[in-house]
Amino acid sequence: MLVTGLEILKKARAEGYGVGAFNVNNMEFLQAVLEAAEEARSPVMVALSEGAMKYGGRALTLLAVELAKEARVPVAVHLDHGSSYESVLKALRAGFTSVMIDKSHEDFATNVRETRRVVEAAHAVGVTVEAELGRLAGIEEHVAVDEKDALLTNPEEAKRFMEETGADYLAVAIGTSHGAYKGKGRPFIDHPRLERIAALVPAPLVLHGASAVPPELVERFRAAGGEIGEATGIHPEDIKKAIALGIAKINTDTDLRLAFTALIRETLNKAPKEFDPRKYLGPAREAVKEVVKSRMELFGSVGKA
Ligand SMILES: O=C(COP(=O)(O)O)N(O)CCCOP(=O)(O)O
Ligand SMILES: [Zn+2]
Repeated sequence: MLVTGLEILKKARAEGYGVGAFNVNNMEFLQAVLEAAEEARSPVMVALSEGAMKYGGRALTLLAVELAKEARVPVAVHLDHGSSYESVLKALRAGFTSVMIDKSHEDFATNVRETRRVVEAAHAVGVTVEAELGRLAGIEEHVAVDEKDALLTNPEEAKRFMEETGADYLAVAIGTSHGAYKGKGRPFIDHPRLERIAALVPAPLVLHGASAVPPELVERFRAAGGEIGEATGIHPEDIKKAIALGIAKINTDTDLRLAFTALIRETLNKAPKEFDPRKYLGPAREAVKEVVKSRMELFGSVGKA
């Protein structure tokens, strides 16, 4: 069933588990995410970035909202990294039930003003809002405190930000970053900072840039002919610890992309004569579904629907 992001995330934070927000860019990703959620009896957030909305258009947004309505588990359809008020309005018009306004690159006052404006519009139509404070950036552990403060989310600022904006959940910067390289070795995650934020902010907290980039998946991608430089993700234990400290929404995109692409390469390498898309998109879809299921296991959302 189609529900708001807050309906899913409030329960998750209260009960101490995480819910995956999985980025989808086509029908196969959407099917994989929803099938995994139903088989795992897990709530789920289907996330579309502005790039996904541009790439898939109504074929994707309509499908996401309609399939979410028919799903046998709670599903929120979420705009990921909305960059403007206008972009959020498009997602609201498409029937999304959760929207992110990302003004984390602006100064505090501008972020508050712009986020507040989106909150008023979204709440007027029963949709809940994710905002962001702090800059996503991989941080080496020995980095000076003032440099971390300039980038990572400041706990006291986060409290004020949520009170002044009325946002429903908050994306925090604690050392993660988007993409397949998140820092040397085991990327540093500032759990003490997260603990201080969670003590001041009762709202569900969000972790972007949370893909694990598993070495076995990276190797499979390379073995199938993919080229990727140094690749490191967030350690599963660091995700579990973050969930225990108040993270309720965990974004995963890179792991899904790696799995999908590795399987397409593998299938085409094995069958150079193949030109039926179902023969290579199908196995790729299955690979994404397995990644989604393993992430739900890690987050503790299995059986929580
Ligand atoms: O937090 C994440 C993904 O984190 P990950 O890279 O660790 O999977 N996201 O918000 C995904 C952002 C995807 O944007 P685009 O479609 O423009 O490439
Ligand atoms: Zn993100």
